Amino acid sequence: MVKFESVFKSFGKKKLFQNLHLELKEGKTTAILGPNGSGKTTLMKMVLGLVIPDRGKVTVGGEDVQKSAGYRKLIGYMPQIPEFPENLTVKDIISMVEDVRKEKAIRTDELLDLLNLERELNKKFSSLSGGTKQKVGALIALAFDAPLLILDEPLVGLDPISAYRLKGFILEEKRKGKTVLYISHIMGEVEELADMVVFLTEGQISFDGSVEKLKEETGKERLEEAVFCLLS
Ligand SMILES: Nc1ncnc2c1ncn2[C@@H]1O[C@H](COP(=O)(O)OP(=O)(O)OP(=O)(O)O)[C@@H](O)[C@H]1O
Repeated sequence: MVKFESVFKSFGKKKLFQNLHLELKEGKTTAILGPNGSGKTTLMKMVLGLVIPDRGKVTVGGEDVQKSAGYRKLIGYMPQIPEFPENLTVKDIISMVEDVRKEKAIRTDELLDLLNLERELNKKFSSLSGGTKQKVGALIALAFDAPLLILDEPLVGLDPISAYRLKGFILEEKRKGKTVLYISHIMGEVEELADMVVFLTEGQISFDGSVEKLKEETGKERLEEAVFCLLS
């Protein structure tokens, strides 16, 4: 579904990715793990076409992300910190994204209910709390029923009930066969959600495989301990 072929990316003198090869399997949930600054968000942004590789190719569903924008309709993206025009209401934001995507946000009602957002619909984005802004980010990412979900730390900052409900929603999407790519630093959550793990260390892949394989290779039963082994 998503493929990185011989990807190089530097920021100034910092050579982050050098000859990165990675394939994310369709219908699987892949967690991108790694220390702060290891390149997780940059990896996601390259799939979204928000960061352009210096060399190499990124494809989504076989389409080169640099050659067309059509593939973006396949993606629902939840950033770490959602940014929308501050003076728009939540309702306006949904309409604005519908206009940009040229499609209806068909799961809006379900998500408004799930995330307890109905009362915020007519409030300006600027007036919302940090957690509520994040819920709006989740709604926008999920309401279009896209087959590929890209989620950057989706549960961080949400109250426990909302986090539990959103996690349940993501699990259901996974059961339905969606491809999910997400970043997390919470190992318990990764154990619940992920089939596959990609572990990055300064732009290098130090592990790419199933959660079971990682535990087997490190001889650890808990993912937290297995990841600690990779780091030490
Ligand atoms: N636009 C940019 N300009 C310069 N350097 C950048 C830019 N974006 C990322 N970097 C650098 O690339 C490296 C990887 O950053 P990235 O945000 O991808 O890491 P991350 O693994 O997502 O980190 P975190 O866990 O802290 O969110 C860091 O050293 C960062 O400073």
